Amino acid sequence: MRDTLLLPEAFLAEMRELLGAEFDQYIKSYDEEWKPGLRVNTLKLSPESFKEVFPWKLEPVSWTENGFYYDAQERPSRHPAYYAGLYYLQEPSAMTPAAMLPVEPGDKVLDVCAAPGGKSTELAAKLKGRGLLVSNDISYSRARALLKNLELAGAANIAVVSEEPGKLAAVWPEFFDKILVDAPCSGEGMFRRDEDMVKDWRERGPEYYSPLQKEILKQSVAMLKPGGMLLYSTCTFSKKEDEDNVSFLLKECPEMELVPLKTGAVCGALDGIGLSGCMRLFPHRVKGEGHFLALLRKKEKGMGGEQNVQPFGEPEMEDAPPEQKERGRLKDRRGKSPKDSQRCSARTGAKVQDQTTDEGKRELEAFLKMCRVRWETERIFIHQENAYYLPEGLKPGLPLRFLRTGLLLGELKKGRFEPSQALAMALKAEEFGTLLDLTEEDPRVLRYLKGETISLLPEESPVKGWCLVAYRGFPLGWAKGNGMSLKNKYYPGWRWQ
Ligand SMILES: C[S@@+](CC[C@H](N)C(=O)[O-])C[C@H]1O[C@@H](n2cnc3c(N)ncnc32)[C@H](O)[C@@H]1O
Repeated sequence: MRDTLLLPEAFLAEMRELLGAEFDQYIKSYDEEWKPGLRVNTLKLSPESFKEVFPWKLEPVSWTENGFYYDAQERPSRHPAYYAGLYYLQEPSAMTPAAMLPVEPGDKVLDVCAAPGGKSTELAAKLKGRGLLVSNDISYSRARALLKNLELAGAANIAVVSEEPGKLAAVWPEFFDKILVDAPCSGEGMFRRDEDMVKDWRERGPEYYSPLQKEILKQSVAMLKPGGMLLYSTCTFSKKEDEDNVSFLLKECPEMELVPLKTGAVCGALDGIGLSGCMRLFPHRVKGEGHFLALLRKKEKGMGGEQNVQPFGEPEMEDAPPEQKERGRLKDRRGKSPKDSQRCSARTGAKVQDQTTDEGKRELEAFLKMCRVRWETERIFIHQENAYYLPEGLKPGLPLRFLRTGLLLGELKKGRFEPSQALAMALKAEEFGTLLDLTEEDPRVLRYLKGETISLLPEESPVKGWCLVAYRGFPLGWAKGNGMSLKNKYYPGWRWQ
């Protein structure tokens, strides 16, 4: 009971009112141990293959197919598999929002409050490399962490932005098929795990967050296509931040309707309090922390009246939206047309189209030819010294603070092309001709991750040029061979410490 003594009286009074007879059970949950979770990155491998390769003591999180509780002594963050982007460490209840938003490959998806990327990495996995994921966070420093996590996960069809949602809405009106608003909140659902959240609550509680959340929600609705879906989530219990905001939105935006979430989809979940169809997770009822979720749909234009709103939460309810075909004409940041822009192609067989003789671009073209990937010429975009592979449907030159537009292929520097860390992570081992595949028994795997030069063994073939270094068949990064020695090209900012 030690921790509960720290809880603010106003919070306890509100919880007593919300929970009634269950209040004492909720308080008892503070004495119970919580288990950390990891979510397998299905962009890289299936949960079944993961369990085969890693015989760790894992227990499934019942509400996701790829979430597991693990024993803290396994230390999954200190394992080469983590550096290969095979999983994301995530609190189990926090796995629900991305699981409940019915994203389909090809969708245009926006994660409005995305850093550090717990939900965005799963949304990217659900897109399976198709369509577009725009991940935004108003905090630039947090957006940098978000970018790292998306790149580590091998997500290529992304844009990472740091903007206030109103600015996004001005650029992308009614553009997205699916939107996640995992809003900044007073964090009451995390009190059990993180005492600092209690301190923050005393400074900024539900009264502070509720108007901010309303504003983010309104701007997000403006970016949703008719027929599109928006999932609102918080990790707090306050009705002001949860059901009251959903009710506000339904009133303020009559084009929105609630799609009831099936509480049965999460064992122990409760219905919304005073607004049926939402979902609440409490730590005394589920094996995870506190969370709130509500799924909404924007009615199709001309459908002002009642629609048959089917509950969501069972697989057969997920109806796939039509695939997105739109592809913006390629422009560079100065607004030039594709003809003037610097494009090149690899597998498609075409030549660099802007007649440039620049050596770096020729190297880029040659490098891309070495990748067993069907690159689409019109999606390759060069800005200053960087080459990018743009996601479907993303126009360059938009007036937003981007941290990344698509997959960074690499840098064109002093007439040379250097492939990026992100490209290594986005490739599959079999997509690059020269591979050094290591296992945990090989001391070179840690030496590589620490940035050291790698020597090849006598039984290994010498390497000339670029080589993909992998752990158990999953890329870790690049090295450059000069015979039996490999110069380490692992991104210094990601090194094993
Ligand atoms: C609950 S956290 C998001 C966690 C994230 N979805 C994840 O799963 O890793 C809320 C985030 O909202 C961001 N934020 C706060 N105000 C915002 C605003 N007005 N627009 C966009 N993001 C905002 C914060 O910087 C914070 O990173």
